[in-house]
Amino acid sequence: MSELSDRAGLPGLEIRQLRVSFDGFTAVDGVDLDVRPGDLRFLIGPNGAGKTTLVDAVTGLVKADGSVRFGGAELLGRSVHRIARSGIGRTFQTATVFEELTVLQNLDIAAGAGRSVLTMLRRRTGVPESVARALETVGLTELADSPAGTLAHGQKQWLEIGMLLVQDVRLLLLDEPVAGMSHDERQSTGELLERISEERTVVVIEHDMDFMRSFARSVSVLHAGRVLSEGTVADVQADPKVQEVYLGHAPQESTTAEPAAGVAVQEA
Ligand SMILES: Nc1ncnc2c1ncn2[C@@H]1O[C@H](COP(=O)(O)OP(=O)(O)OP(=O)(O)O)[C@@H](O)[C@H]1O
Repeated sequence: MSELSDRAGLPGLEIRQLRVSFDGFTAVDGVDLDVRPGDLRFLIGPNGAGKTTLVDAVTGLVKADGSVRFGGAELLGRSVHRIARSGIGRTFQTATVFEELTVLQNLDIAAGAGRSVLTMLRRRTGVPESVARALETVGLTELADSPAGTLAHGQKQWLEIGMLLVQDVRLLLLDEPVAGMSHDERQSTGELLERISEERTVVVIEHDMDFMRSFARSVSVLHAGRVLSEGTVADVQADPKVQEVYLGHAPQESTTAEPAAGVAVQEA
């Protein structure tokens, strides 16, 4: 089977008229978003644009109106657990691993999340194949027996991504995965996301514009709860609306297709 037809068989994310309000304040204001299977989509936008709230709505953490479909199935109205069982997983800005357990134990617990207690008790000795594969993918095989608490910051994020992989998550929603990482860790994380997105759909919330430029296959820019711009990195960088939001004013004599200086700014 070709790579393309493989991808065609993967479920995509379809968001329609998504709206989230908190006590009368509309944080997500009628968002339409399509993330095709196998995409590596970056969600960018100034602080308070609604990026995290959008992901909270997709994962069932906040109540929302509209429609969120993944692989054709409607997610809105489902519980957090049912949504997770639909193959959707997320990471948060701070890694949530069990620090006192080893890397392997963390992955094994995550792999067992969908198993019954009896199956867990009957578990064979040795490392399950899905866990071995995840260790390999996230580059932690050598550290399998190290306590997660001893890992470097970047490695904890990779472990967390590995925990989603062993659950066979089909849509990964990652909240600022490279925040606080070194240059080398960012590079490794970008390459990891490229590999993962060959078989899964990946959405990354990010403020790091260099990272976005290096690894995004597509970008959506959110502003004040709405999609301001969408397309390739070059498309959104050349969009005067995006430059205005990041710079606070419209670009002067903006006839160039050069990357917008404003999008090089880390934060609005
Ligand atoms: N539980 C809540 N109650 C009230 N307001 C909220 C709540 N969660 C988020 N908001 C507000 O909704 C808006 C969008 O917040 P959100 O965290 O989604 O933005 P963001 O784009 O992820 O920002 P950042 O890049 O700073 O993380 C903000 O104005 C925020 O204050």
